[in-house]
Amino acid sequence: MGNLLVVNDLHVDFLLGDIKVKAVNGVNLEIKEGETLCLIGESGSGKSVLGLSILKLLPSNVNISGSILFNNKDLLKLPEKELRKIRGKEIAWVPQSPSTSLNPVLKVGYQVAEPMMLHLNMDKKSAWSKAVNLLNFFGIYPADKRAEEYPHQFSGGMRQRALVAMGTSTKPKLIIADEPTKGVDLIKKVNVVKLFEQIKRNNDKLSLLLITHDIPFAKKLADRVGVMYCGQVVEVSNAETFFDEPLHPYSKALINALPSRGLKPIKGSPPSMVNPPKGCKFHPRCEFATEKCRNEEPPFIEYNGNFVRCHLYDKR
Ligand SMILES: Nc1ncnc2c1ncn2[C@@H]1O[C@H](COP(=O)(O)OP(=O)(O)OP(=O)(O)O)[C@@H](O)[C@H]1O
Ligand code: NI
Repeated sequence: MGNLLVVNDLHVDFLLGDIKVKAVNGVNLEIKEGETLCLIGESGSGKSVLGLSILKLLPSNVNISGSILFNNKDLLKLPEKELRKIRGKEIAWVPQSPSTSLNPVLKVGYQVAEPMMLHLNMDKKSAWSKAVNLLNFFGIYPADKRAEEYPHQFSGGMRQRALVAMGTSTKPKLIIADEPTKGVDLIKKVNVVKLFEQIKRNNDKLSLLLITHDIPFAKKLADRVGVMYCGQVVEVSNAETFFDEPLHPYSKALINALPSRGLKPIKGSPPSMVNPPKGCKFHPRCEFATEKCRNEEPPFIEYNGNFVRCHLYDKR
């Protein structure tokens, strides 16, 4: 299948007085139609900022450059009016915190119905009945009664499912979910996995970008895995090979830090995004680092159908 989203040399800098935080620092990423791409990496590596850039939901003190092609249209060049037609319709965002993302004073059914009225020109009655169907599809029973309720009457899991119902109501082509398992216990996590499987079953052409710290969760859902380090995507690999044979030394370290792999901590600390290391950003923590890694930024290259930013794989 073709690419739905192509991110090219994306840079996002936060300007804080004289300081420039290079939160996204030269990202290349492609998401194919119908695929689930999980984006993993340590806290502060730029995952959320990358997700938010795709929707241009960033504060005004940022500099963005590069391109983000969605269906061949550069989202960074579209006027706000055009973007608003895409945001919430073709690209849906399922935010990190279900408790603060629903409006406490509006009925849940209305909030699920609203994007359909706004983007699909549906009248109130048909949007409401579609909303009830969606709540039912995502396991909120009895949906007709529950639609009349307010967010505080829902459990955390139900609120998340309501947000997903809302996000999928306009049949988007891409859903971006940020940390969907954050603060969710192990038992309920199974439900979140089921929820995303269900979303895919509802529409197999839909692409998912799941941002997560949670590697076991990524393993359950990913077709491909992207790894972020210090504002860069350092690897994108097929899920079949990634978890057993990750390519990048940082990916290997992440996998070895899993409890099931002996909890070997990654030595050193995450680099500064204000003054990132020269050369490969991972070189100060990498056991394979050479002189070249200390001086030259590695290119993002294809390796056996996967992609990696590491001199070890550069055979030129
Ligand atoms: N509004 C902001 N103003 C200034 N800096 C910001 C802002 N938002 C994010 N940053 C910085 O951008 C960098 C990347 O943050 P981001 O939230 O994308 O990380 P993340 O990988 O999503 O982390 P986590 O896993 O903890 O959610 C961090 O250094 C963060 O401090
Ligand atoms: Ni984040």
